[in-house]
Amino acid sequence: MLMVGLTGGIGAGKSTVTAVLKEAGAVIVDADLIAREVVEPGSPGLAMLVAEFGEDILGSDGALDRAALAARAFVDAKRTAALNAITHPLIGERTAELFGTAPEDAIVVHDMPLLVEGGMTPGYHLVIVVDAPAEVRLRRLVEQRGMPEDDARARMSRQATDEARRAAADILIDNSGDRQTVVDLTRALVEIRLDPFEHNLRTGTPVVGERTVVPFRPEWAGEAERACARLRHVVGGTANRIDHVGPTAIEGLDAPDILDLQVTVRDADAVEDALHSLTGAGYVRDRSSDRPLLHWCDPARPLEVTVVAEDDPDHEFALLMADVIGADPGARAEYSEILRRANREETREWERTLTEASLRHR
Ligand SMILES: CC(C)(COP(=O)(O)OP(=O)(O)OC[C@H]1O[C@@H](n2cnc3c(N)ncnc32)[C@H](O)[C@@H]1O)[C@@H](O)C(=O)NCCC(=O)NCCS
Ligand SMILES: Nc1ncnc2c1ncn2[C@@H]1O[C@H](COP(=O)(O)OP(=O)(O)OP(=O)(O)O)[C@@H](O)[C@H]1O
Repeated sequence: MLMVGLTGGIGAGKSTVTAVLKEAGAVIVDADLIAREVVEPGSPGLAMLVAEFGEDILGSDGALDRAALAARAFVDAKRTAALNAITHPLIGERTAELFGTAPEDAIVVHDMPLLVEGGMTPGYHLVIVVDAPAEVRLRRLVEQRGMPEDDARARMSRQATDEARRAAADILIDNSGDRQTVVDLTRALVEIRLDPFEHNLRTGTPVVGERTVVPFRPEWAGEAERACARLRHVVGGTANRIDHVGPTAIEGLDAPDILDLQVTVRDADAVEDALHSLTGAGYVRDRSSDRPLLHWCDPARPLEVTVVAEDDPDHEFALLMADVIGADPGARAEYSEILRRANREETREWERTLTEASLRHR
């Protein structure tokens, strides 16, 4: 099952994107819908809300008056936190139930406004953020959805910043243009990334990146950060540290578009534990390598993950390499050259020799 988290600020266009994903066959888990379900008349959720916010949040029919609750809950951060403390655990339980019923070959899209706020992003194989400038969102909410402007602004101020959401995005869908553009973008996304990713994950097919050198990409750091957070989610406390290492970790260096990540664990037993967790989560072991190396299945993001014990010298070399080469212009140029022409084993040998020599000079 491919688990996709879909988020965006209020009014960004999540429902618009979700509708296209649903049409393409994805299973949608809609957080706003679940939020309604858990406070239906007669539910414990509704009783807790009344105890916290008063009888005035009920309509004459005994159901939740949503506008009345919104007017009380979004006035300040403390009131919003009280609303979240009641609703979010109930929403979480129901969400887990729904994920549990999805078929193994499904692409499950969790449409969730507060994904970044809740620190949940590493739990998904991919995070899609639908993005549009705050003023555009505000205009759409007021003009097309008839939402009072004050209410829309109050909710925005209770949500993550645009920068925080963008930093969490593996895929950023720009919805500042017309509707057709976002529909086309979403359809293309299913075809080129979601469908093949789901297939690879289900069939254990690794994505092995091209070793051709490409110009340095500033996005590598953020992509590696998200990949490390995902690995951490899988291996938990088994890892002492997880680092972005290798050529793409060197600022400004042209390199093959493959992120090297190193999971450092205590000892040989922990290496086995980590490998077990990683393969269970869909990382694919590369048996052609002499060390514990795994590949990921995202067609658009080749990763090479090594698992090392902290007393293994390779662990320290990998950590030092970026500093040693990054600080020495001669070594950088030589490294670029090596990456362009040498095979992987030769490159590793060169990295090791250089790092060892630098260590001796300290
Ligand atoms: C306060 C309520 C009753 C207002 O209902 P209303 O029908 O006006 O809005 P609806 O639920 O459709 O939400 C619309 C949008 O408001 C924003 N929003 C809703 N709740 C929150 C919140 N707690 N914090 C920040 N933004 C929120 C989201 O962008 C959401 O997509 C309702 O939003 C609610 O119960 N919120 C608490 C549950 C929650 O956090 N839901 C959001 C995702 S889990
Ligand atoms: N590209 C677009 N051009 C014009 N209007 C749009 C576009 N995308 C979405 N809208 C409209 O803007 C409003 C907000 O979009 P939508 O409901 O998809 O956002 P959302 O992120 O799901 O909102 P919420 O945070 O409330 O769940 C809707 O009325 C929708 O029809």
